[in-house]
Amino acid sequence: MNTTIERPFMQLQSVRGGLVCLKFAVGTKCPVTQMEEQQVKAYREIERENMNKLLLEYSMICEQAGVRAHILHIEMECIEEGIVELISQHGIKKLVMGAAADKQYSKLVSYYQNMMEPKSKKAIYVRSQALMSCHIWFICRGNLIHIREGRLGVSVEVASLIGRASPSTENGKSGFWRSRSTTKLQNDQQNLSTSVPDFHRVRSDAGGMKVFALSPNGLRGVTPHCTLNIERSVDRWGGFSWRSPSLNSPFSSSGDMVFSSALTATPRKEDGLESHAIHHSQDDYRHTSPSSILEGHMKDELCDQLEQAMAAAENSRQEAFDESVRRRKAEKDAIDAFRRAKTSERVYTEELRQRKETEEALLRGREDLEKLKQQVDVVLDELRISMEQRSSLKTQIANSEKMVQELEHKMFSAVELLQKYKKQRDELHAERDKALKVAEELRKNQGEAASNTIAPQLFSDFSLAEIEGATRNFDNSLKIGEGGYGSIYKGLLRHTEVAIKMPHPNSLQGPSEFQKEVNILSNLRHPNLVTLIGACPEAWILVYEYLPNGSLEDRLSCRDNTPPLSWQTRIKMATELCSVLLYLHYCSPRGIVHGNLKPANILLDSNHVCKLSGFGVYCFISQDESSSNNTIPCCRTDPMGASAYMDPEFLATGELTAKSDVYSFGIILLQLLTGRTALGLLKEVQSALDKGSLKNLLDPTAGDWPFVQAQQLTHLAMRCCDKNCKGRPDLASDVLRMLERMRISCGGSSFRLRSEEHCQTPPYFVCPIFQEVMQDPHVAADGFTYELEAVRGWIDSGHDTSPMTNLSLSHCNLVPNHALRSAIQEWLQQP
Ligand SMILES: Nc1ncnc2c1ncn2[C@@H]1O[C@H](COP(=O)(O)OP(=O)(O)OP(=O)(O)O)[C@@H](O)[C@H]1O
Repeated sequence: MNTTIERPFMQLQSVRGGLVCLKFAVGTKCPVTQMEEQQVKAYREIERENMNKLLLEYSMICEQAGVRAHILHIEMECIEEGIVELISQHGIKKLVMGAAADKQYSKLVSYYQNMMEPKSKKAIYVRSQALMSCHIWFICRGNLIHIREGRLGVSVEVASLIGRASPSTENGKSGFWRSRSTTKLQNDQQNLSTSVPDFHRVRSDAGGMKVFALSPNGLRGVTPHCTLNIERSVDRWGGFSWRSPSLNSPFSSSGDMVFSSALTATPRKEDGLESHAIHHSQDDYRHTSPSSILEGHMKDELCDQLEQAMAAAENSRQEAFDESVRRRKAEKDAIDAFRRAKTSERVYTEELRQRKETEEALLRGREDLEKLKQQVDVVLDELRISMEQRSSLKTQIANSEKMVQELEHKMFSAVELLQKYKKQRDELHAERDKALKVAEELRKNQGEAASNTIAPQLFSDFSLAEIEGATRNFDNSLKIGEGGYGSIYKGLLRHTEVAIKMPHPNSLQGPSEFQKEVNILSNLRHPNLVTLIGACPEAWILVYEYLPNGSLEDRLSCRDNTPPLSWQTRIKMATELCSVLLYLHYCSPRGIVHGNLKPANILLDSNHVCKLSGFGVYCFISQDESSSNNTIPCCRTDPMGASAYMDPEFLATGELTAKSDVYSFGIILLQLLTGRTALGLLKEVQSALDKGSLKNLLDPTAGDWPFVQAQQLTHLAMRCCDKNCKGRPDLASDVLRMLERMRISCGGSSFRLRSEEHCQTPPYFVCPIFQEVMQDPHVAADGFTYELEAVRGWIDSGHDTSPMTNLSLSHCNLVPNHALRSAIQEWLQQP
């Protein structure tokens, strides 16, 4: 079964003694591997159906012939084994089967006219293997050629009973074989009819098997010629070739089956079929007895009836066959339709898939197109913007070209003007040179005149005798101070109180310091600069104006039990000191760095106006330096010993700058605020600021410091003491401005008078707050007249009391004192 499709075979079997066995093998073998499983199944189903139909037809034939038949079927690999198995299983006692293929028999019929032995291998096999209880008749083309006796013990030599069938009819039907009993056979009929009933021949083209079905009841008396023809048409289906059964006519040339009475066949011609064997039999009948003839006639009648019944059955079968053919055709059409449907379904599925792919591709294409559209829109926008920019640029270019032309025109005009100006400049240069020459001559003349007239007025040379006389020969009781340069004596020189500075006897610096002091102080005049009245060159003695309040150092330490300086006076002193430093730094033609700023060199007049002295180590600032914020060192000099007032950068580099004075000024400010010595003061203040204990550090002897101002002043001082000179504030823009504001707020004035002027001023011209001549006098609620700026600052700083009476002011209105103002103006205009 693995390699071939087994052809079905059929059996008609009667039970209980007599047996009719019809075996049928169909078709050719075909490898299963060449067929699909579905095809195999379909083939089998169709084959089984056909087999059942055929068996049913046989059964009907048997039925009509009065033979009771039962259908059994078996499927096995080998036909002959199947037959033997059936014989064994069902105890078949009688069997008719083919002995050789029709083809073989046809070819050898001339030689085997009297063939007595089975030629078919299946027949031989069955003969040898079947149970011996089974009696077997072997036939070939309607001829009984051999009998294997069973237990019946009947062995009949059967001659060829019938002759040749007629040739094929025009509708393809083959001739049929009609069995006839020979005379001998006739003689043996009685014996045979009891043991071997009528037989039918069944033939298969492909299988070459012929099996005679034997009626268990015998068919004696039954008209022979009951034929059944099954034609198999070969059709190709699914690579397998087979022939479907057909029931066209009782006889066919191939695959036909003849069901006839074996021993009682009558010599008649039916359906165009004839056989010489029949005539031969008729001849034989002539030699029979009358009773036999009568019996034969009865049988013929029965046969006719049987034939009629068979014809009716044949028609039914024909109709069934036609129906089967139509059904087959319909099935085939259905299968074809199914295949076409399958094919169409596959094509449809494929087309669906392709359509889906196409739609997806189309969708992607649309998306790409959409993106492209967006990109195109973006590009178009950019292009539009670019076009607009291009247009704008074109306009700008046009305007620029126009401007260029105008500028070129202007440039040409300017060039012409420049040439004109150059010419004028050259002319002016020439005139300037002439003027300079004249000025030089005039200067020379003026210098000579000045040396003869002005110098004695500003700077006096004193003889040593005069100096000794003024100091009573340097009387120690007149000595008022001691410095690095020498001793300072108070003296009366030419009816004027003076301070005489006598250098140390062995001082090496004496001559140079003497010359420096003379050079500076003889050419400078400032209210806060000590006045050098004269000098005694022969003894390097310097004569200064006498300042009765000594130095700031003495006053801060309250030397000789002098009263402490008030915080207002200290702010005023800081302002004055800042002012004179600025004066020095911005001196023309070259600025001056004091270089030795300390409280000992700050002298105080009778009104505690600061007078800066001690110019022994000053130096000049170069012009470049003065114009670049005084940060470039003006000179290099060796520091003469470390001092708390000295700029650490100067100590490190030896470069003295204006910022060095700012550092020293910062230390002095801290001393004014705290009243403490300079050494370590910077750290102390910084620590107090960090701790927030500045208040405790302020000098309490100065009075009640306005803490906000004191704090501001402290921070200002700390900035002045920055280690990095670039971090120190500018005196003009930062320090002096703040100090001036503080001075005003605490009752000072920026309008300063020299002390001598102050002394000669009518007291009612002097502002009680500023202690200076008023410029814009105003009357306050207490009835006193003040400088407007001073009293406004007083009130704005939160005071609501009179600066003079300390009583409360009824109001803050200020009334201009026009009469006093006019008087002051008149007084000031006096020569
Ligand atoms: N014109 C003056 N009027 C009153 N006292 C003065 C005068 N000049 C100096 N003195 C007193 O003399 C002291 C020493 O003066 P000064 O510091 O100028 O001397 P010095 O020798 O120049 O010192 P140094 O060179 O260290 O500055 C001063 O502290 C001051 O008390």
